[in-house]
Amino acid sequence: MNEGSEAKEELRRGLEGVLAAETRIGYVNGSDGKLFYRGYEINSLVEQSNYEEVSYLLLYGHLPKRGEYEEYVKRLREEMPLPDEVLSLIKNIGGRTHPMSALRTVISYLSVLDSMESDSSTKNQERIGISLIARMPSIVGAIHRVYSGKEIIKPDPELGYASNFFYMSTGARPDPVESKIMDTALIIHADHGMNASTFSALVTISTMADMYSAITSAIGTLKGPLHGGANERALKMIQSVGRPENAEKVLKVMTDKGERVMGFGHRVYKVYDPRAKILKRYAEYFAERKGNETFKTAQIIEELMINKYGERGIFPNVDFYSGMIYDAMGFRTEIFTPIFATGRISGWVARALEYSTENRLFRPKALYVGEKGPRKYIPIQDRD
Ligand SMILES: CC(=O)SCCNC(=O)CCNC(=O)[C@H](O)C(C)(C)COP(=O)(O)OP(=O)(O)OC[C@H]1O[C@@H](n2cnc3c(N)ncnc32)[C@H](O)[C@@H]1OP(=O)(O)O
Ligand SMILES: O=C([O-])CC(=O)C(=O)O
Repeated sequence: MNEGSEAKEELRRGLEGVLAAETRIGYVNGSDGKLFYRGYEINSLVEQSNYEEVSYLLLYGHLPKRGEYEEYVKRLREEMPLPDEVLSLIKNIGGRTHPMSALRTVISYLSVLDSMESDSSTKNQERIGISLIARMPSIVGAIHRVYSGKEIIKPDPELGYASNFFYMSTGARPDPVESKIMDTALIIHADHGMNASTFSALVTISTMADMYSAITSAIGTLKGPLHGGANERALKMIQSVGRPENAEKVLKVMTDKGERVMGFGHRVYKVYDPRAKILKRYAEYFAERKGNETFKTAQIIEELMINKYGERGIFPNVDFYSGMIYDAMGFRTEIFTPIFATGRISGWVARALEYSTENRLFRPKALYVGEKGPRKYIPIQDRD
């Protein structure tokens, strides 16, 4: 039985394969393992662009001309510093909760400081969206510092978006390679079709709620281990395997128990995730430089998983190698998913704005499989 209708309709668990909106922002080709933003393939953006430009591209549909670029970067730079109330909130939260919960709380709190919060005009939603894009690195950086028992660092106006994020998080200015890797990580996380957190943002914006609420919903959704939360768990899993020669035995125990191996599998990609390919190269770079065994262990896990599940379309996803890179650059494990959110903020905002211009309330139906009724109401004193 369906809500509102008895008609036989197909139930699509997890909305798998359901087309829920039109978009011009990005395209995931799951069978060939390719990802495009506004028609540009991700590899070409990683090689030639930077996060600020990609953010503009996602929002406005074209690569910015010099003047547009400079204006956008100036706006981000001006909005990057955090109000004192926000810094106090981050300090008050301290290390008491997971950084993703802290991030969700801080984004929600920003609305308290904005008297225009509830104006749902496109212009105002865009204003809020850009201010959130600008502030994300400062917020996540500050959360990382406080969570690690360190002083918060203010943004350096001389640094670009990714380098500033690295600096505010780790306390060190990145070398050119670290800066490139940070920028790449943010670019490849910036957008990804109708993923769960983006969908969550769209559901919220479709009610004509404000951009703060949409991004708060998205962050709450990204946190889960089946989505962005897998990056933290993937590295923990690799570390718990330890030496490469342990991998086979540990994986067998996990898969025999039916446990999911974090960082593998994807609803859309049935081949190697193109983002994981890019990240794997950087993980290897750090492994060669720092000489640790984690990368070797990860490679063995990848090999074993592909041998076992490759035919079923299960390959490493973006969350498998990212943690290793963040770890090598000095980020704590608990901040890996907030780093994902720092990249994804541009995609969330762009897609929420796009959806709201041709808005239709999201409201699917559930197939009712409960008691048919009508049941007779029994007063509490007569129930046994
Ligand atoms: C940024 C991102 O969000 S990328 C995804 C990050 N998440 C993870 O890495 C968590 C681990 N991966 C998974 O749980 C899944 O692959 C998902 C949820 C990401 C996508 O999977 P879905 O398309 O929904 O497939 P579903 O969950 O139905 O799994 C299909 C089958 O593959 C198996 N499978 C899928 N992923 C894995 C995995 N990582 N390890 C072991 N088995 C897996 C399932 O057990 C299931 O097997 P069954 O048919 O025998 O029951
Ligand atoms: O597309 C998805 O379902 C998950 C994903 O890879 C992402 O959000 O980056």
